[in-house]
Amino acid sequence: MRVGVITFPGSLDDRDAQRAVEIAGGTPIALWHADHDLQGVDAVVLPGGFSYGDYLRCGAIASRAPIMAELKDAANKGLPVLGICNGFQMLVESHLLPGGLIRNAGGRFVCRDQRLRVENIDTAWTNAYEQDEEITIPLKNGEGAYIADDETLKRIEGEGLVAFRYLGVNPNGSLNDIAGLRNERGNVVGLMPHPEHAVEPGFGPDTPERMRSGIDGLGMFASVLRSLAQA
Ligand SMILES: NC(=O)CC[C@H](N)C(=O)O
Repeated sequence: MRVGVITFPGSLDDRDAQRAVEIAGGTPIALWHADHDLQGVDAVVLPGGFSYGDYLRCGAIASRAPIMAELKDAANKGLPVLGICNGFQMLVESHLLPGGLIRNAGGRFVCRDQRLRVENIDTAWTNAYEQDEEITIPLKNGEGAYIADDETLKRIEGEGLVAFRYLGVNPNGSLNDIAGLRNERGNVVGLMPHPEHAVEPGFGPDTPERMRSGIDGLGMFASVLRSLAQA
């Protein structure tokens, strides 16, 4: 399966996302923001980083990059898309996911190992997890506070669109401890923490109680390969 990873000026985690795809058993394809070509990939990852220097709002300019026109079209037709951190910011700025992301409540960049609960496994990117599974993966961002108006928040909760929720600590003041969302169809998922940094034993955060030290993020990349194989 060919999984595209789009690089923007200022992307940081595109190489790690490609590596995560490879470790999960997929073929990573490097895509470029200024192209109008998704090269026929089976899925796309929007990686973390500081696209366009985080000017205006994180992800705001990237959401208007040339390749995003094709990506929005393809996502609306069912292409699996995962947005990680800056990629999640691009997804909300593109209106592929509802709500918005603003400065962390404390006003500071936060970097920590973060516990999460997988709230919805009915998506292309979470089906390899157990329902309500607890995972620990790195978090590192400055604009991670999830916001939405009351009506949108009610709809998100009512329709089960929360994919991940913060456990233990809410690191940024996100409403309802929301760490990540899915769209109605389940092909588009975005989250602030970074699964691509927790795919190799010994490198991700330690979770010795479950004997899976450091690879809690791998399930997202395994999920998309599994759902593509079943499609
Ligand atoms: N790790 C990231 O992708 C960071 C995203 C964005 N630049 C922020 O600080 O919020």
